[in-house]
Amino acid sequence: MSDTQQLDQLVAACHWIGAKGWAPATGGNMSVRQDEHFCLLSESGKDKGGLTRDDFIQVEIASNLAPSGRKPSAETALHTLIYRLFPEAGAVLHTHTVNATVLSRVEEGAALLLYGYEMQKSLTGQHTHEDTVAIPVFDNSQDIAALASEIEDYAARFPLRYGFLLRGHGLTCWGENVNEARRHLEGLEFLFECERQRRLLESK
Ligand SMILES: CSC[C@@H](O)[C@@H](O)C(=O)COP(=O)(O)O
Ligand SMILES: [Zn+2]
Repeated sequence: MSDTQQLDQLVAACHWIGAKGWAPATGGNMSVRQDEHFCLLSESGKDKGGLTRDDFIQVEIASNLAPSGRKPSAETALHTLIYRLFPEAGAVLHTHTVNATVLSRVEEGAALLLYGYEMQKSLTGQHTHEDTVAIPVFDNSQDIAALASEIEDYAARFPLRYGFLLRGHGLTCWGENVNEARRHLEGLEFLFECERQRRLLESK
């Protein structure tokens, strides 16, 4: 698929995310890989539900630098980390949903454990509700370089698949292309909603 087609799919995904209310008030950021060395990342501070092709900025994956001099997302280093860690990753979506924000605060452990849900199979490679999907939760930080380094250390020691949560902040997830990243986002968000409801009901 050409760069333009991938970017058009990403723009459509951004509009879908916006319509779902998953990137309120300029929250969230999105990117697609161009090749081994470069990705296209959303410009910082924009309403992500209304992005057009021109709102994506080329960024060098190794350096986080934008040759154009324009300002990509404040969370650029988290996108480029995923592209460096996973050569097969082709798109990264970061959203600020209520479920991800609340659950990541309520969860006191280092990971949100999802099990017992048929919808786990929306995640590539998951074949049964009887397995456990672990989505790590990292404490939020405004020091994105430090956060990226913490996540890189984690990935060197533990499996990291589908996405991670930042506590009180949101979800970053990925896939081999925009469609897969979108499916992972929708699947995880559904699972987060179920988990939030389950915990609420079981606490009564
Ligand atoms: C509404 S402020 C949210 C930002 O601090 C950040 O978390 C975010 O997701 C968007 O930052 P951006 O620089 O526009 O990509
Ligand atoms: Zn964010």
